[in-house]
Amino acid sequence: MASDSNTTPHHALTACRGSLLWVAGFSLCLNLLMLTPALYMLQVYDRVITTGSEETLLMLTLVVVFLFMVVGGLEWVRAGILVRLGNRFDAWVSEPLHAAMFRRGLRHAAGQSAWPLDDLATLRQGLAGGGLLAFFDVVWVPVYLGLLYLFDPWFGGFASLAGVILLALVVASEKATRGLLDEAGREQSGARELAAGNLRNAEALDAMGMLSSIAGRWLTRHRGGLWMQSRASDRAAMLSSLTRALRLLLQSLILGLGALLVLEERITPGMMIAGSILLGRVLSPVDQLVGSWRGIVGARAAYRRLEALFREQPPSPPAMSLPRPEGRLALENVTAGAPGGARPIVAGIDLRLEPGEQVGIIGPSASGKSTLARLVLGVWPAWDGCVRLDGADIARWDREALGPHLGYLPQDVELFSGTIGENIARFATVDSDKVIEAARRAGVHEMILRLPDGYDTRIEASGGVLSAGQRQRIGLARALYAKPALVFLDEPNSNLDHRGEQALAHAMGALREEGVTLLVISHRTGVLRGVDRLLVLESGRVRLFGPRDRVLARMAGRDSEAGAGKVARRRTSDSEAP
Ligand SMILES: Nc1ncnc2c1ncn2[C@@H]1O[C@H](COP(=O)(O)OP(=O)(O)OP(=O)(O)O)[C@@H](O)[C@H]1O
Repeated sequence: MASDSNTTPHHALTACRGSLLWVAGFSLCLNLLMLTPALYMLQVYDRVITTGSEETLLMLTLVVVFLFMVVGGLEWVRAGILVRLGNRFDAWVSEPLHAAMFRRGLRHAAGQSAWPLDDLATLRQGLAGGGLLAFFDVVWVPVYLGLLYLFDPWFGGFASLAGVILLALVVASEKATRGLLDEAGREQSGARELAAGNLRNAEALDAMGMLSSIAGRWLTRHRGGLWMQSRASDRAAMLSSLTRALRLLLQSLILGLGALLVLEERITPGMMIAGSILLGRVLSPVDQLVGSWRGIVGARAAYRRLEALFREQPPSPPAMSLPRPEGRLALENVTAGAPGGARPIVAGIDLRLEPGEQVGIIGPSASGKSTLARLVLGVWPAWDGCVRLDGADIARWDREALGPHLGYLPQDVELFSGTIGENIARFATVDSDKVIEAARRAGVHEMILRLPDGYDTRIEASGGVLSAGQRQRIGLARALYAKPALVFLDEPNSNLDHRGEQALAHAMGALREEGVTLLVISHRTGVLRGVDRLLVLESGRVRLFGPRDRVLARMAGRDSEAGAGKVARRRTSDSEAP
């Protein structure tokens, strides 16, 4: 069972058609066997009672007992196939779905939610549940109807009418609940995301006494979703009770109709009883459909959402496999913004870095420094121009193959659930030597050894046992793991103490010796002491770029000019003052 990145739910269903055919086959046998009670009644009333033969009754009863044992066995096997069908479907879809979710998260700031996994669970349950069986059973309704018509056209007509009425109720149920259920689903998943965000920021909320007001926002959405869900459930329950009562009534009425036909000598008493049983078989799939309608509608909506997700986030075309880069970086007149965004964040960026060069990036807040990092690392695509690593367009590299050659320390360091060793090794197979080497280069080895379980200390996604500075230093070790060719550090010293800063300066020195290209964003000048060149960004454009000292001198000159300008303006205004 191999899923590839192109496997959509539709493809997975097609791949599972073998199992679906088996379920259809079992359903065929079961539906044929379900004629047993009707045939038994027919024989008992019309043969046993009229002849008084006890042996016939015994034989018929033994046959019926055997057939019902077969029914039990077939139902059991069919249920097992359905469970495996759900699992098979999941196995096909889960991996490409996880990748599509990821692509969505990268491309849309608002797309970082795990609803597709909920949808996958809904769909899997829909496949393994009774809703699917109802569809297989519905196919057999015409056979039962045909038999009823053979008994007597009045019988067949009555059963057809009953089927149509119940079907109309199913349609009404669908219409009455679909909109509400969709809306309820959206509200509830919104409420879940809100709660997850609140939990992530629990300390800040508690510290600033924001818990009750933020809980109020969550409650409004949660209750809104619940209210819509309840309204949909009320309507569905009303229609489903009506359907059940109607079905029982119709089964009694057909006995009355049968009695009338017996009195008119159009059918035998056996046919009268068998007819009632057959009507039950006609109506039961409809009843089943009503019962599982919510699940069916939910599964269908989940299927459509997942198909849309795969359509919106197609896998990237297979990329070139290139040799290990040396770290030559070129940004050729690059303009870019957030994926899906309307306005560019950086524009006309043009710079070239040789392997081993170190560049410091400075600029006011929101000038586009972190955006530049995302571009250089190929996380966000360039809207215009091109980002090249060793001459190759970074967008064309295979992400999995390129990753080990890049080191990235984001501004908000996220560590993942697992051990410190696993985090440094980027969750690939842990190579202890490489992990320790990366930790040493980041100057964090001693600090890790002092932790309760050293490299095996478990951390949770939020960081758990670690302080912000420790997280940042372990993040640096992760960025340096396995000697990448290009490293981008986004404010690597924002949480560091003096020793941490020293370790960082040491790591930068080691990177220079190894010929690793380094870009480092920082608001603090200490870390920029060792860089070769400085790039000053302002409003998404390069204001200054050149050797560090010259840029610093130009900036100092500008500042003093600006300062002198201010003084001159003040003097002028002073002199203009009355
Ligand atoms: N995911 C995003 N979606 C839309 N806009 C974004 C996104 N990330 C950043 N921006 C916008 O891009 C602009 C530049 O942000 P960026 O994070 O690149 O700035 P920065 O120079 O790194 O700022 P800081 O020094 O405060 O970290 C900001 O106006 C920000 O609102």
